[in-house]
Amino acid sequence: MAKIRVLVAGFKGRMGQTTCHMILEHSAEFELVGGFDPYSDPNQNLSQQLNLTDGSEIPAFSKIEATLQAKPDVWVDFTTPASVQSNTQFCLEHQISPVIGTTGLTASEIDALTATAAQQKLGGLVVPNFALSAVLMMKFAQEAVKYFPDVEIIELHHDNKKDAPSGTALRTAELMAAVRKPKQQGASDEQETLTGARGGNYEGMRIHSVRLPGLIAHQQVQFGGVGEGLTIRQDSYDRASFMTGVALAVRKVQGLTTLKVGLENVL
Ligand SMILES: NC(=O)C1=CN([C@@H]2O[C@H](COP(=O)(O)OP(=O)(O)OC[C@H]3O[C@@H](n4cnc5c(N)ncnc54)[C@H](OP(=O)(O)O)[C@@H]3O)[C@@H](O)[C@H]2O)C=CC1
Ligand SMILES: O=C(O)C1=N[C@H](C(=O)O)C[C@H](O)C1
Repeated sequence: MAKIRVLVAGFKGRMGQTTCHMILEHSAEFELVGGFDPYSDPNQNLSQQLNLTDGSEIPAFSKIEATLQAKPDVWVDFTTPASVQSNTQFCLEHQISPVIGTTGLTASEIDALTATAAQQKLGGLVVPNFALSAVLMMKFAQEAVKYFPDVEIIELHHDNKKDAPSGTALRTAELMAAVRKPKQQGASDEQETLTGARGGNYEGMRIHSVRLPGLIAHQQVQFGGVGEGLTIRQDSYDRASFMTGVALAVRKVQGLTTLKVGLENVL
């Protein structure tokens, strides 16, 4: 069977580098055909920039149109919230199946990309979190909120993370809001004496973002009832935790016929 030709956007970043190594480790089924990063060193190919010592000369592209030379089947995106929408649009317009890990796509951007995917008759995946434990945490939280509508999300990440709250926290809130009895939490006359103390407000549920060195990616969904509580906790201790999910998405995305949100669509 032909190998799946994979291009990694954001290849110099934390997730991009981890993904490139994972693709290379799966050489029986995947081929790393290039990397994209507008700020990559124009004098060095991807193999040099990732310090690969296998003698390979995989190209690095700094202009998005140039990536077409690599003829990728699948585009894995770990870039920035500012670039993810246009990168995904580019993939769809050029029949490259997108696997989007980058956070920051708004609901209306996802709707527009879904329409483009339909026009192009191409599927794709937008995955807020590739860790299986995170997928389960979101599923369990959606179940629990039917019985415990009082809930707060505490997400904890490394201190280089650019966006807050995390994409995972927003997706968890969105999934819970779809089944939760509408409710504003806390006392009706509560007042913040320090701005932001009560966190962000997503349809009445509060989201708190912690940023500390030493952390990778963690989330606690904490429910309260009368005289009882339930906490669902998920931890990624290493970026390796995301790679089984990324590999699965790369393997399955070309079989999708529409743009889907969530790894659960290919599990
Ligand atoms: N879905 C999931 O399971 C996960 C998602 N993420 C998400 O992935 C994204 C990346 O995270 P992380 O790797 O930690 O971040 P990094 O900052 O380490 O990496 C992002 C990379 O993208 C590069 N870049 C900037 N602009 C562009 C562009 N226009 N096109 C292509 N590349 C660009 C950056 O280059 P430069 O530094 O030169 O600006 C950088 O090398 C974030 O949105 C994060 O939330 C992270 C972990 C798991
Ligand atoms: O930036 C990160 O690190 C992560 N980003 C994603 C998010 O915002 O949810 C996924 C995971 O939490 C790691």
